[in-house]
Amino acid sequence: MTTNTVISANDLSLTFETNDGPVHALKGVSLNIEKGDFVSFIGPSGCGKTTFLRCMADLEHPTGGTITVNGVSPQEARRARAYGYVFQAAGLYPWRSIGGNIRLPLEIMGYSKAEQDRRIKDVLALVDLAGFEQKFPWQLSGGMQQRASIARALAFDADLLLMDEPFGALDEIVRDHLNEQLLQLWDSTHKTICFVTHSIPEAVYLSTKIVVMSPRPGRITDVIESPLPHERPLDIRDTPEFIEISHRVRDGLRAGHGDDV
Ligand SMILES: Nc1ncnc2c1ncn2[C@@H]1O[C@H](COP(=O)(O)OP(=O)(O)OP(=O)(O)O)[C@@H](O)[C@H]1O
Repeated sequence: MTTNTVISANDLSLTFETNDGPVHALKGVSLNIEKGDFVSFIGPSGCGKTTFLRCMADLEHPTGGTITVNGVSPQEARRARAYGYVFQAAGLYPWRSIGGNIRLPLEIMGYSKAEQDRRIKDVLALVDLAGFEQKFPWQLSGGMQQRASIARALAFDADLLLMDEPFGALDEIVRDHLNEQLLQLWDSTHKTICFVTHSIPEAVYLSTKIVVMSPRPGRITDVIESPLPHERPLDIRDTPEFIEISHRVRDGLRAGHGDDV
């Protein structure tokens, strides 16, 4: 662990006690994430991707091992508003405008009206939604709504962005576009991003580090440091390097899946 380490998980485990017996959502997970990393978590349903993200966010409490966020406990990090969280569904309040949705957490946190206005303007520009402040969620496409929810997560300017399958429900063209925009945003803001996905091309396109997970119990089976350059046009996906990393991810997923594939 260095001064640049944002997430440090050490032998992390989380077992849910259910009526059907214990569910080992995470077992023996160790991982360091450094400042400015773009880390994707990929693995079959139930391998603990969301649970791991929720541990970082202090929304779940590990039953074994340790995890720190910016060198402190997840609880302290949450209180210091160390992260923004983007969920699979945009989750915007339909009765509030886009600006009103972004404003809500800022109001709760006690920012002045002028500061709220400034931040709303800034984050809408960052996600390419300048001018949409007065619109209501239903007036926006699915991709635009998801961008608005990213803007909301960016509004308090946390260095860490936790994204749980944010583009999973969108069609491929929209998703490609949002992937490009997200990379630009990451490049211009230097944030650390943890990103859950089921898509191999999405993971390989976006990440500096790809974490492959497997279920029963949820554990890490491979961590791939991407050799791809920082600058990534969409057609990088046709290059031999890209295809080679994709194969390695696929092999990792197969290995973790046993005979299920
Ligand atoms: N609150 C809970 N109580 C009991 N079991 C839970 C709870 N939350 C998650 N689980 C179980 O823990 C395991 C890991 O779930 P998790 O949602 O982290 O997986 P995931 O990899 O994110 O799955 P998906 O890709 O489907 O979102 C699953 O078996 C799930 O059913």
